[in-house]
Amino acid sequence: MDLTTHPYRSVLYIPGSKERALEKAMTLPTDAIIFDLEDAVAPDAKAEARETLATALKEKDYGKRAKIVRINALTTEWGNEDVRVLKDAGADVFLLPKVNTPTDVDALADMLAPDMPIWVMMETPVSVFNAREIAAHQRVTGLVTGTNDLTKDLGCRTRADRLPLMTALQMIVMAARAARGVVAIDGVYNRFRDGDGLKAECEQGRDLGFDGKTLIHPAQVEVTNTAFAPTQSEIDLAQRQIEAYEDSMKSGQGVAVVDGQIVENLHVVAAKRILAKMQAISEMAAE
Ligand SMILES: CC(C)(COP(=O)(O)OP(=O)(O)OC[C@H]1O[C@@H](n2cnc3c(N)ncnc32)[C@H](O)[C@@H]1OP(=O)(O)O)[C@@H](O)C(=O)NCCC(=O)NCCSC(=O)C[C@H](O)C(=O)O
Ligand SMILES: [Mg+2]
Repeated sequence: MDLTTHPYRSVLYIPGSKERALEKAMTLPTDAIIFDLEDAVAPDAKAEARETLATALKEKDYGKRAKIVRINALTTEWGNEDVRVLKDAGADVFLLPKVNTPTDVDALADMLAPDMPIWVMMETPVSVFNAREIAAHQRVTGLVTGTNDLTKDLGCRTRADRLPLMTALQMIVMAARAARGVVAIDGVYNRFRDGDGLKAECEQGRDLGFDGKTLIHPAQVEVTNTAFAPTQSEIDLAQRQIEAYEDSMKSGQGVAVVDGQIVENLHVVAAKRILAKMQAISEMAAE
């Protein structure tokens, strides 16, 4: 699996302890799965969940869905054993929660195979201040926003417009983009039966620049996949911009005009990115 071109519109958490959900995930149109051993699993169930998950990863076929394992923090009594049991079970990525500094990432990197990508939960105020250094860590390929923990630590209110979280959300996207090639995933929407609220929050996250959103329930997948995919009119415009720019270059001009708007090389870069994303989504859908 080429994780660098993989789409990450929908990234569904599944508690590692829930056999039925581990089974159901094989049929859901989600781009990636986070198999969770951390907050979705009660302390008394952690040891069993670890074994259940290891067996599921070895025996079940999750197709093209990226398989991300969220372990417990290495500072907890469970983290080290999570890594020992899961590190060769077939995960594509390890996700480390409660990270504060790049040094926290070093500790996990030392325990994994050198080619195992690491994603990081951005969910403490300290992690947001250190976002740039964390995203620049050579083993980090993804940042996942933990809006629930951030809200708890900030002591802020939960608002539909997410104003209290806006600085953190933007710093996470900026850190991922500054590091180049690092995926940025938005936090979860807790009211999982509220489709309209989810749609609005997906569109906000997309407009901020996130690649996709973390989810907690299968009912959230389709809305999210739609919101984070390019629309047909964006695809059409991208194709026309590329063609117009190529024509203008042939006639010795550095710019073109499409739909009354200027098209320069940088717009062509953005247009090609839209087409590449659509291609990746089509390949994902072709099982
Ligand atoms: C939220 C839930 C507890 C709701 O569960 P339930 O009441 O069982 O839902 P349904 O009866 O509507 O389920 C319908 C079917 O869907 C399956 N299902 C449910 N959830 C999932 C799932 N996440 N993945 C796959 N399949 C799922 C059920 O098994 C039913 O199947 P079937 O029997 O065939 O009909 C529950 O959805 C849930 O536990 N969600 C995950 C919660 C979770 O992972 N939380 C931790 C991550 S959030 C977080 O920590 C973010 C971050 O760290 C932060 O700080 O913000
Ligand atoms: Mg959290």
